[in-house]
Amino acid sequence: MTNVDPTTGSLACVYRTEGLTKVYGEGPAAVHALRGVDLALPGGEIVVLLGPSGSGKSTLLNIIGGLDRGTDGTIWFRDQELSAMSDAELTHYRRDNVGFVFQFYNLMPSLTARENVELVTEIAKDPMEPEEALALVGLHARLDHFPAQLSGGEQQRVAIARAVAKRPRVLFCDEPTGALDSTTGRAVLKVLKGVNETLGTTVLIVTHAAATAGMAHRVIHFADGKIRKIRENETRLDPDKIDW
Ligand SMILES: Nc1ncnc2c1ncn2[C@@H]1O[C@H](COP(=O)(O)OP(=O)(O)OP(=O)(O)O)[C@@H](O)[C@H]1O
Repeated sequence: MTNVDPTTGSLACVYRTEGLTKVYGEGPAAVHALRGVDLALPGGEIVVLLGPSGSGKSTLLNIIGGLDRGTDGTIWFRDQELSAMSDAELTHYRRDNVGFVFQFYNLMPSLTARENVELVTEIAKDPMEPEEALALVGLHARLDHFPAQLSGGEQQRVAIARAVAKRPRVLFCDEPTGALDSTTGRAVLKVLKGVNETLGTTVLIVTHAAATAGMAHRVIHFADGKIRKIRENETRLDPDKIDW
């Protein structure tokens, strides 16, 4: 298998997986988290991944994000086969191409917003200035605030600025609004939409907030370690209109 569109011969997908499986543990204690996932994701989209707790969403995100490895199957990122990479190659792939946003912002409490972003820009190849990244998420007036001086939504926006400052091709968001009330959550979703539109970043969101699917280009329904359904939205909702 290669990551080439069979009809056009072009590199159509940002990710392509075939028969991706993940088994945690062994013998009677084995947990089959992914049971053969075949996926082809075009780049530049907002993709929302929905499914019951324990269905394998985070496992899939962690594997295509290069944080973990599958047990079997192949994964392509553009023209690179992730599933064939050494640990060092996988680290480079993560550093150069991927940003992560988690439910609990994981900011350094003793550093300001600007310094939290600098942690990443100091080691990236072609980063934005921290000020530019924080302006992109609407926090140009909070550069020198510490996390404890920011609201939950603002802290999450710092985390997004930190993740996008290295200009990743893909932004992975695992429950990005899980700790936020709906008004604050909508503001964070608006920022993710802005990142997608301004930078062309592919944004993959795993969430229990099913209404988030309204803002996606593509919605993947996951159940029991498998893709059950993929839907493309003909019209997309503005995050302001999303209710949960
Ligand atoms: N490190 C691990 N070791 C053993 N089992 C694991 C591990 N991580 C996840 N699992 C199991 O794999 C299955 C899939 O978990 P995963 O976290 O991917 O699901 P999820 O759909 O993201 O769930 P949630 O919505 O609750 O976050 C679950 O049964 C889980 O208990």
